[in-house]
Amino acid sequence: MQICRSVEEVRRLRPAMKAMGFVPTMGFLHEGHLSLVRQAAAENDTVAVSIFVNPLQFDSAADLDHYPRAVERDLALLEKEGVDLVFLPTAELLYPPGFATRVEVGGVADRLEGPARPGHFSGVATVVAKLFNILQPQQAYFGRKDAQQCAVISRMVHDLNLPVEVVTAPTFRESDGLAASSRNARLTPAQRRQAPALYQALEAARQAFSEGERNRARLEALMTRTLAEQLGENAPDAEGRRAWETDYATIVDPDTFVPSETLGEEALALLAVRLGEVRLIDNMLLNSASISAGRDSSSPDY
Ligand SMILES: Nc1ncnc2c1ncn2[C@@H]1O[C@H](COP(=O)(O)OP(=O)(O)OP(=O)(O)O)[C@@H](O)[C@H]1O
Ligand SMILES: CC(C)(CO)[C@@H](O)C(=O)[O-]
Ligand code: BAL
Repeated sequence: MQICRSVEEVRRLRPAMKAMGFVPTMGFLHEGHLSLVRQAAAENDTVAVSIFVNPLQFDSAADLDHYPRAVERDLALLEKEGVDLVFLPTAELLYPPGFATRVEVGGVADRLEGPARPGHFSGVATVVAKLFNILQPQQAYFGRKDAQQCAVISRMVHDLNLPVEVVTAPTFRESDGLAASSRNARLTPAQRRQAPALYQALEAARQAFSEGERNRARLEALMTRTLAEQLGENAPDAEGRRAWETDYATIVDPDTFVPSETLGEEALALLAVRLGEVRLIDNMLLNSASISAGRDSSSPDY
């Protein structure tokens, strides 16, 4: 496994590597990331992974500071997966003094996570465009846990004619339904026990949708109610902070991320919930064929 810390090293090695599947990550790898790596390996001659906690996409200094990191452990996991190349840039390498360019995606990036995390999608699009240019993969893999990110990257690739195919992969879930996420490591044991509430709320919406419910307000209310039931008591603490807050619990059109007035045969349920200082997101595709089964990556999630 080649570990590259400079653009020059990648440029030197890349010509000898055949069709490449690329998995961009922020590290602290879990089974969700590894499922993307395995899919990339199955579908390409070579696999590259980047590990970079991208400061440009964090709107909160505390979130950036507390983002979990474990590079040596990550490298051992990737070695075991047979990854060919790992790109490990620093912020100084990708954003040297004088760096002044941003990729701004409109439309889908202006909704939900866009206003909730100002500058986030611009930071994601900018770093992903740079990583694509450096690694020049044929295919790039993104997890549908970050459904809106998948849509933003696909928009950018299409709009800028970038020569890469975006592949989206199902959400890997823990056995209790919680979507694997690096930020889960920051949950207290009590919050970790509560966290499957997101999955249960999505599952409630999927069940109702599969039974014919097409009223958006009722589906959203069902998710909100399920969250409250599962997360329980929400009295403010001495500092006035609540134990949990729902940022959004909504149903949108899966292509545009606009809340659909009338729901057809397919819709996307999305949640963002704060448990203490940790903000979790999750989503589930609702369609008329959806059945209430499966918590693993084989379930028909978005
Ligand atoms: N549970 C999961 N299943 C499938 N893909 C995932 C999962 N979690 C993350 N990914 C994907 O892995 C890639 C890298 O994500 P990232 O390094 O931000 O991890 P993360 O677990 O999403 O961390 P966090 O959400 O805490 O930032 C993204 O494409 C992301 O969608
Ligand atoms: C795609 C990505 C690696 C860009 O920093 C990040 O947003 C992530 O890990 O999902
Ligand atoms: N997994 C999405 C990257 C982020 O939350 O910043």
